[in-house]
Formats: sequence, C-alpha cells, structure tokens
Amino acid sequence: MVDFYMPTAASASVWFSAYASFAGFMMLVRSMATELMPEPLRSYMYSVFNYLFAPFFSREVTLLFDERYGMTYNELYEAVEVYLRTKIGPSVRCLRVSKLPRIKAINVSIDRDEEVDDTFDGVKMKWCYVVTRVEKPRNSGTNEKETEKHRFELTFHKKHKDKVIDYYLPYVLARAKTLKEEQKTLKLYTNLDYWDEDNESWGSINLDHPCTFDKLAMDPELKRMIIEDLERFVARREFYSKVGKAWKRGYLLYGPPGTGKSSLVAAMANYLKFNVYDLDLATIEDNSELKRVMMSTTNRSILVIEDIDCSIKLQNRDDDQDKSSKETDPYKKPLTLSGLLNCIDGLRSSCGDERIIIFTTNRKEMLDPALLRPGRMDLHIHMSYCTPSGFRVLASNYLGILDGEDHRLFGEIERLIESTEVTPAQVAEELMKSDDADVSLGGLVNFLKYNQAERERKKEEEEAKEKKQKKSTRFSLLKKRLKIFSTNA
Ligand SMILES: Nc1ncnc2c1ncn2[C@@H]1O[C@H](COP(=O)(O)OP(=O)(O)OP(=O)(O)O)[C@@H](O)[C@H]1O
Ligand SMILES: [Mg+2]
Repeated sequence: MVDFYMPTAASASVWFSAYASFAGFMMLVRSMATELMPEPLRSYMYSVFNYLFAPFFSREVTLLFDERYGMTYNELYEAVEVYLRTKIGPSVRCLRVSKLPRIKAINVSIDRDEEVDDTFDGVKMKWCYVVTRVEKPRNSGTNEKETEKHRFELTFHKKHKDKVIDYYLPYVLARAKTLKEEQKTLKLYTNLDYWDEDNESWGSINLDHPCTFDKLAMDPELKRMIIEDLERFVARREFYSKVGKAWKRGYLLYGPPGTGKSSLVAAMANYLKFNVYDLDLATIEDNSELKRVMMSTTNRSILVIEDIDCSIKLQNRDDDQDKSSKETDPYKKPLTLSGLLNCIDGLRSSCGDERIIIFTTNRKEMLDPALLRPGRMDLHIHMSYCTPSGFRVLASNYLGILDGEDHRLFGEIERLIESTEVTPAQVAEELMKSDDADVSLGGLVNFLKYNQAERERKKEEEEAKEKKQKKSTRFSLLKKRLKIFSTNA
C-alpha cells in the first residue's frame, strides 16, 4: 500500500516558512558572494537566484530589452533609448552626453545602472540601463575576448503586465518615432562619379534648405492639393499593399527658371522629413551603373533628377533598341531613356518603400512622350510666373508684411504682376534689396514697370516684324504674278 502525503493548511504553512527562510538566506548569500565573484560568473549566479527565488517574494515583473535580438537590431531597444531621453529626472546622477558631427542636437542619455521612473495610465514603472561584459564568440574576428552587452530593464507590478505590453510599449515606440522625426537632420545626397572605399556612390551633406510650404509663392489651391497628395501618400501603406502597388509616387515639376521647382522639392523633403537624392545623370556612364546607383538609395527618400530635358541626351525608346543591339558588349549599354525608365520602374516595383521620384524641367514640350505617358509620373505640377497671392507670400517672407496687412503700393504691384510675366525669383531679388519696405516695394514697382514696358516694346517689335514679313511676302507674290502676266503677254 502506498501512503500519499496530503498537505494540510498547517503543514503547508510550515513548508512555506521553511522555504521563505531558506530563500531569504540564499538571497543574502547571493548579495554577499556575488560581489566577490568575477563578472561572467556573477551574472550567471544572479540569473539563477532570480529564477529560483525572486518570483516567490516579488510581486514585480521585469521586462528585458536587449540591444540585439539574434543577428538583428532590437527596434524596441532603440526606441526605449530615445524615449528615456525625455524622462530623465533629478534623481539620475550620471548621464552620457554625445553629439554627432554636423548634427546640431546634443544627446543626453542615462549611464549604466542609472534608474528612471515613469508612469503610464496610473501604472508606476522603473527603467534601468544595464551593461554587462560577456565573452565574445570565438569566430568574432577580433583579439578582444569580451564584449559589452547593453540592455534596458523595465520593472513594474505583475498585475499590469498586459497593459504594459499591449499599450505602454506601443506608446513608447510611437513617441520615439515622433522624437526621432523631430530631431532628424535631413541629408542631401549627390551621386559621386566614383565608388568610394565603402562601395558607396552617394556623398552627403546636411540638407539645410529653409524652404517650407508656407514660404512658397504659388497658387494656394495647388499648394493645398500637393500637401494633401503627400499626406495621402504617406498614410497609405496598407492601401498600397492591398492593391498590390509599389508604395511610390512620381511628380513632374515644370515651369520657367526661377519659379520654385527646386524650392518645392526642398519644401516636400522638409514636410515629409525625407532625405533627398539629387541624381546627376551626366556622371552616369551606362545603364547598369544607373541601376546600381538607384538601388543604393534608402527608403523614405526623394530621388530628384533636375532638368531632365537637358541633363543628358536621352533618345527615344526605338532608337535605344537600335543602339543597344549594335553594342558589342551586351552588359555595357550606354545610358538611355529606356534604361532610365526601366530603372525607375524597377525601383518602383522591386525594392523599397515610401519613395518619391521627381523630375524637373523648364521645357515640358521637349520631353520624350515616353516620360509623359499617363501612369509614368503620377502628378504633373506646373510652377507658373508670380501671381498676386504669390507676391503676398514673398512680401511676408522678405519684409514681414503679414497676410491681412497692407501697404500703399500693394494695389499697384498686384495690377502690374497680373499684366506682366515675372518669376518669384525676380520678385524675391527686388524685395531683398532693402529692409525698408517703402524702398524695396518702390524698387519692385520700377522693376515691374520696366519689365512691362520692355514686354510691350518687344511685342510691338515682333508685330512690326511680322507686318514687314507679310508685306514682303505680298510684294514678292505680286512680283511673281506680274512676271507670269508679262511672260504670257
Ligand atoms: N515659388 C517660389 N516661392 C518662393 N521663393 C521662390 C519661388 N520661386 C523661386 N523662389 C526664389 O528663387 C530662388 C530660385 O528658385 P528655384 O531654384 O526654386 O527655381 P527653379 O524653378 O528650380 O529654377 P531652375 O529652373 O533654374 O532650376 C529660390 O532660392 C527662392 O529664393
Ligand atoms: Mg531648379
């Protein structure tokens, strides 16, 4: 017969106190012994003790955020690091301070073993930054035997575990994303005519272009439409994947020089916080190089090809085929329009997300129809000569005369602007000549009058030329007839 041991309430409480005393004793031993142990052993002992005894006493749970998750970077670790910068309280004693070259912001973050308190929806939490030294894998390729492991630990009451995981952590991710966007320094990449030692073909500088949409002098309706188009584009990740379309958008900006095409590109980049890749086709030798250069651009970026009509002589697609078939080396096809279009289609369909492609031109009529075909560029945006509303924006930018305020010369200027063709760049140049509004607006009136007079003079000249030409044609026709008549007679 087998006797089963059935615990009674009394015996359970005896067992409980025995275990508690043992565990308490072991915790004490741990805290004393681990101080004397070498680091790897200490971390190991620490985790064993925590596993065996801590859950029994503690009503708390700790979430661990390691810097790396297997081979990949842990996005949550990075988000926590950014988020905690905004939560540093007065109890923190030691801070790490850093600044990256050519970036204005100074980063302040907590040092190892420092703690930061946070509260979310009534839940109190404690963050701690922990750095441990671990042995390096044998095949790591360096002589160093140890490496540092970075981790954030988040401790809170067990009963809030679901709330923290389901709501707090997504909140931390979203906050970090916003903070990163606010601090992001935009880059302007230009393609190099060589590949550098890191096999990179783009050189970069910070994009410090101050142009934003409110500084742009253009038709307010068109401006609103562009902003809405951009907003719709970035908000439609799910839509693009649902309809099986690549998450890309193409714009063709056309208009005379000085109407703000490049300024609009900068305004778009600043609005979306996208880096800009300025692709100079003149430095690209062949189609395969173009492909490599384009493929090495990153997501959330704008690829610009300025003055597409004159940056390179691009033949039409039929010519391309003739030409490429004549090539002796099949891999070295000279840069062609079809190569460019294939690359763009490739970029649009194969790799990358949230890409914007912009072509600018002064002469839309010179472009190959293949570039203008519907579906190639999603939106054709005409940047036109300055309008009265555009002038108001420039007066606010350059002279601080805000919308709604007036100046005695505004009426005259607006009438002149409507009856002549001046670019926003020309108006801006006049407004920059003096800080005194009376002086610069007076100068603008003179400039516009001169411009109008010149326009009229040219018009009259052309009319006179045309008249003269018509007269001479009529005269030569008459002479011809007279000749025929005299011969017949
Ligand atoms: N629409 C505009 N709104 C505000 N400023 C403008 C505008 N257009 C031109 N400017 C001013 O004129 C300068 C030149 O403009 P921008 O380079 O954007 O013109 P563009 O159309 O790209 O000319 P191009 O065809 O020669 O490249 C800008 O730096 C800006 O100061
Ligand atoms: Mg330009």
